[in-house]
Amino acid sequence: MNVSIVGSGYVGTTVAACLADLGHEVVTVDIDESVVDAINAGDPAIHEPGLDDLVARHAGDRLRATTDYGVVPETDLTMLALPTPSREDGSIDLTAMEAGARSVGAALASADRSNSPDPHLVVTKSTVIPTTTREVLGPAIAEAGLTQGEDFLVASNPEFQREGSAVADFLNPDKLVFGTDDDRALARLHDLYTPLREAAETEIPVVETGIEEAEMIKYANNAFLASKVSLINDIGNVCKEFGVDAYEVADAIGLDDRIGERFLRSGVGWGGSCFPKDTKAIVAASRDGGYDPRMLQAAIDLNDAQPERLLSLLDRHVDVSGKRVAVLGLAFKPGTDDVRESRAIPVIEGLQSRGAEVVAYDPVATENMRAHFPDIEYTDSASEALDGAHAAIVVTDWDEFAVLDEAFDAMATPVVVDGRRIIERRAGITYEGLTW
Ligand SMILES: NC(=O)c1ccc[n+]([C@@H]2O[C@H](COP(=O)([O-])OP(=O)(O)OC[C@H]3O[C@@H](n4cnc5c(N)ncnc54)[C@H](O)[C@@H]3O)[C@@H](O)[C@H]2O)c1
Ligand SMILES: O=c1ccn([C@@H]2O[C@H](COP(=O)(O)OP(=O)(O)O[C@H]3O[C@H](CO)[C@@H](O)[C@H](O)[C@H]3O)[C@@H](O)[C@H]2O)c(=O)[nH]1
Repeated sequence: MNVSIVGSGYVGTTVAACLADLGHEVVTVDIDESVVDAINAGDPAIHEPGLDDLVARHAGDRLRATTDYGVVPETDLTMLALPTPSREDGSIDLTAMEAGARSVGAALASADRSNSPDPHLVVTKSTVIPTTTREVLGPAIAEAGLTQGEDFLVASNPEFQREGSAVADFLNPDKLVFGTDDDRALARLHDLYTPLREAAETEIPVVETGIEEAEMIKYANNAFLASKVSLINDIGNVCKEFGVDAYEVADAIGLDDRIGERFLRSGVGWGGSCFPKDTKAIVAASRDGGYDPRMLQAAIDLNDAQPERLLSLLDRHVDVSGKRVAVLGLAFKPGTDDVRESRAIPVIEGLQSRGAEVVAYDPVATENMRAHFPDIEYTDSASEALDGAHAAIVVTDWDEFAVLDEAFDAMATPVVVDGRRIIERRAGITYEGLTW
């Protein structure tokens, strides 16, 4: 199939490269010239395991990038993979989605589609509040003089990939969700994913559902996972009060398959481009409709409080005012250079408000964090950050931190406060785990 993907960020680029690898002809459209140039040069601008290889293999052949929406009508299907950030009040900001939808509509309206047997299909890949696709994006596409249902169709096909394993997740999803009430749209979504389903090692369940249900499934998925982590963090904080190791507790309760062993790693909380904004957006939308989702709000509140709880453990051991404190890990999780809503941000802010001199290290996310904190010191290794520090705070569970050992001996005072249970306790280190 010929596929166009509007928005070439973390999702758009991954989906485009994977679909090209599966044999489709894919073109991505982005307003950012540097993103387009990077893809065409075979070197994507984002750090995602396996993505470089796929883009290098297919760029200039089955994978192209452009700033020109004029390519849209030449394709069988367009995916919108545009950002849906939070507004100040937590609600979803649809500015980019509406702009993209309008541009798609204008491109479709100005093309001669007399030879195209079916209406063009526009698929929402981005995470949007239920009713957005049908009631906001459809009308935005139609503004160019088109009729939804006749000149174009809309559908929802939410994405569940995680950063740090996006390629593997896209190629081996635990489900595909096709939200549409139009048989032509449904058939085209099946065509799009047939190569993926044929290549997969196991049978991939396909959920055929309505557009709004598909939109809501995405929020429910993220809300549930974020709340699961907040709940284990709550339990972990209780464990810490009793001197109980929350990881032993989690391992045991995870054996109950009604609970499940995954997403039970307690610590400094969830960050990233999705959980924080999606939980806030669905809470805001629900309140707008008159229902206050109290469990979700509690999950958010607990997550917001966890970095300060980590710092309060540090306060027990060191007054950091005027002292060098190492922050190990800046990415919101290992395997990515993304620092959006990383827990490192409130941790660094908290250290600065205590008057600490922050020295930070991350294997890949330093440049992205510089935009938030241009004035702190960044080092090229964890050992350099630890050298002479009065305390170390671990924020991201990068594997390389697990093998740090002698580096702690170069600290001025070897106080280690671990937000991710990645450092081994040992003699000679004053160690505090957040929930263990
Ligand atoms: N990041 C993830 O792992 C992930 C996973 C699942 C779902 N999602 C959802 O997917 C959507 C996209 O997320 P992302 O992380 O890929 O975003 P991103 O910010 O990484 O990328 C968005 C891209 O869209 C481009 N863009 C903005 N306005 C444009 C316009 N009018 N026309 C063309 N291009 C435009 C930007 O230049 C950027 O390259 C969001 O709704 C997000 O919630 C993200
Ligand atoms: O047991 C756990 C698991 C995760 N986290 C934290 O939770 C955050 C999110 O992690 P993860 O879900 O692995 O990464 P994301 O890339 O944010 O992926 C989530 O958000 C995406 C965007 O919507 C969805 O597509 C994915 O399915 C969903 O897992 C990170 O800060 C993790 O450190 C924990 O603290 N403990």
